[in-house]
Amino acid sequence: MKESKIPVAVLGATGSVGQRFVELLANHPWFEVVELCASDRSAGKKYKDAVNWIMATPIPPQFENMIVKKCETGLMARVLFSGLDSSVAGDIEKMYAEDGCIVISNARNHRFDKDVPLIIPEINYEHLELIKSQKYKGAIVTNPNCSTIGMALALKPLMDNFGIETVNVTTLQAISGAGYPGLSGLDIMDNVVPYIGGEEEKMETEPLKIFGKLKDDSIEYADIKISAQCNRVAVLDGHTENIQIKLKTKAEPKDIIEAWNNFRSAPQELNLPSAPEKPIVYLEQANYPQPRIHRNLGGGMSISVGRLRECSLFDYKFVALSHNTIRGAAGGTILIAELMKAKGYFDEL
Ligand SMILES: NC(=O)C1=CN([C@@H]2O[C@H](COP(=O)(O)OP(=O)(O)OC[C@H]3O[C@@H](n4cnc5c(N)ncnc54)[C@H](OP(=O)(O)O)[C@@H]3O)[C@@H](O)[C@H]2O)C=CC1
Ligand SMILES: N[C@@H](CC(=O)OP(=O)(O)O)C(=O)O
Repeated sequence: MKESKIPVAVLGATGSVGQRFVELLANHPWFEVVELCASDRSAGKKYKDAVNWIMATPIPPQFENMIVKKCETGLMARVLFSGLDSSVAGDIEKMYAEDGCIVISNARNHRFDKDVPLIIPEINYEHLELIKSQKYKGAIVTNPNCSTIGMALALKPLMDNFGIETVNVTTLQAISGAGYPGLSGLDIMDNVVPYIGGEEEKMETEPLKIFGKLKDDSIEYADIKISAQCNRVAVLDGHTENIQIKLKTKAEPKDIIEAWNNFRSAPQELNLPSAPEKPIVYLEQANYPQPRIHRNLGGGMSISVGRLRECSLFDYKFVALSHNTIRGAAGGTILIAELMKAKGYFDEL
């Protein structure tokens, strides 16, 4: 008999990350969206009337007339994807976890709670065990910051093979990262804004938890020094990152490229529906990667890397690119849910 799909809900379904969830989950083989939730401004309306749809594909027909719900307890779904605004995500996600739901969130609010895992499925899936020490009836699991995800994926194979001492990164981040309506056209057209509130701090601290070791019921943070400078640029989707690294052991460029190209992890081994065949794609052409051309590699779930060269200050420098609302947000979060299902975390729902 065909196994039935797991009913799920999207919190913040009208936002830019929420819309990405709706788009990516529309034909998901394991999950079925049965509820769309947002603020009181949207609740009670048909989804098509509440949302200002900004995806490139039309609203999936099954959601057009679905009535948007308030973020209140009593949902049918027990697995919730959160794209809530961070001004409200903290309390709402906690309310649902206390009510017995498993909340997988894009918002920053709970990322540094001691018992909340901060997961990139290819890097630290074993941290999911932390949820067993949570006091909630359900659980909260978080997805890292979008810029952090691209950088951490690029660093992972280098960390495993050569060790990393220091990282210096300068980002060129897409406008979609600021949500909708986000920045005014007058601010971003013909311009670069050299400040994204809180972003540099997140890039400097989140990787320490992600690359940390699970010890008993907490994470022992990794010992890497990271310095970040973050800029908003006039690109729609796709965060570009210029990264410099100092390694712990010597490596030749070909060893580094081989480590990137050969990198595979649990999502690939488990053949999860959203897992890209290659999480990291190295591009040889000197003027690659570029957001408009490469952000959708692997359905937006692969990161692309290029321009590896020696650095006179560090050991090497290179460029990494990732889709900020797919791998960096909704897609990354869906991959966490797939991994949780495959590893049995949803068995008792
Ligand atoms: N954009 C990106 O690339 C990334 C974003 N994130 C995080 O994901 C989250 C969403 O970001 P984004 O989609 O860009 O933001 P948007 O501003 O586009 O969307 C916010 C969503 O939150 C809902 N909301 C706001 N206030 C309330 C409330 N009081 N009660 C219930 N729902 C509410 C909105 O509903 P309504 O329409 O009804 O107001 C909307 O659905 C944020 O926490 C952000 O930091 C994470 C990684 C990347
Ligand atoms: N700050 C990110 C998006 C974001 O909302 O990040 P976070 O989930 O860490 O708050 C960007 O501007 O591109």
